[in-house]
Amino acid sequence: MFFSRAARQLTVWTRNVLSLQRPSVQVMALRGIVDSKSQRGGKLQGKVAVVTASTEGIGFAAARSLAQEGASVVLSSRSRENVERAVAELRHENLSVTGTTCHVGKSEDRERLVSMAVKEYGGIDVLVTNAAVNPFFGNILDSTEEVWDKILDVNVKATFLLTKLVAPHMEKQGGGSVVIVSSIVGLHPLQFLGPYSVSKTALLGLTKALALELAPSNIRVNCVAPGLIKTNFSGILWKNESVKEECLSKIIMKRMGEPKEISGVISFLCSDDASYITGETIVAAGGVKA
Ligand SMILES: NC(=O)c1ccc[n+]([C@@H]2O[C@H](COP(=O)([O-])OP(=O)(O)OC[C@H]3O[C@@H](n4cnc5c(N)ncnc54)[C@H](O)[C@@H]3O)[C@@H](O)[C@H]2O)c1
Repeated sequence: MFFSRAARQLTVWTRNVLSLQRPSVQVMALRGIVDSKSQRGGKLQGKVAVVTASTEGIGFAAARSLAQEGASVVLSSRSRENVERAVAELRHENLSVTGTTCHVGKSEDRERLVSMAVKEYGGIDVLVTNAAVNPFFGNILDSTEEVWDKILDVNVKATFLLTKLVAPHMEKQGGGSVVIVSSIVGLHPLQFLGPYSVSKTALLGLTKALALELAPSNIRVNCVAPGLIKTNFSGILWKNESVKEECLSKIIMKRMGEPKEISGVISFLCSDDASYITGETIVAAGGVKA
């Protein structure tokens, strides 16, 4: 096991040093243009992370945080153009990232994502399942079977199937960490977001069920439940002033969160600082009023 981990780290190191797109960290440090965190080596140095839906919003912030902590990160989203833009932006910050397209509901896409991480970086230590859809806003009794199928397929089933695909790779190298992105509405369903809220509640249960089964393989599974975070996805809740005011009235801190306020929680859960935490959900929602 020691040798396979050492070989993986050597692969990642060699890839970084030989990369023609960016100078090595050592060269950057000599030029004095590497931030102090990179020079120190972060909490995820030598780790390999896969993040779904990571070209914008919380997923992009998570990819950046994990990479800033020293991980090599595989980004993904459904759009090739978005993947290329996000990868270029993070490489410009001298972070170790690559990317591929991945519609999490398609098995061939999930397999491509996992095999890219293994081929490029030699294994997988961290999985962040972040992709989600919400095609419906209205009374739950008006939602159709089609809506439920889509929401459960992408938000819940794909999360499970991707974790199932990644777990053997984590096992092979002695363990890993999975972080599932749920939502505050999984704990407190929001009116007009019924099916989406229920899918996020299912993820709280999935976290516990997976944690139980994967603990013997030294794989921790945790969940983060963000509150109202300023992204395109949540636009329906903050682009209209009166809807925004109504949402803020339920938040103790009286403001929306930023994606990086969630990505910090995600990197913490992935790191050894959280080595005794599994099956838990961390709520990061600015304080929910009773
Ligand atoms: N923004 C918020 O207020 C908030 C609050 C709680 C939870 N969340 C959760 O955070 C996560 C990220 O959302 P965000 O707010 O950063 O918005 P976002 O729009 O950046 O992220 C959602 C992403 O999921 C992607 N996606 C949708 N279907 C997909 C599929 N089949 N395959 C791959 N990608 C797919 C979208 O392209 C989009 O990029 C989601 O799971 C969301 O439910 C967001």
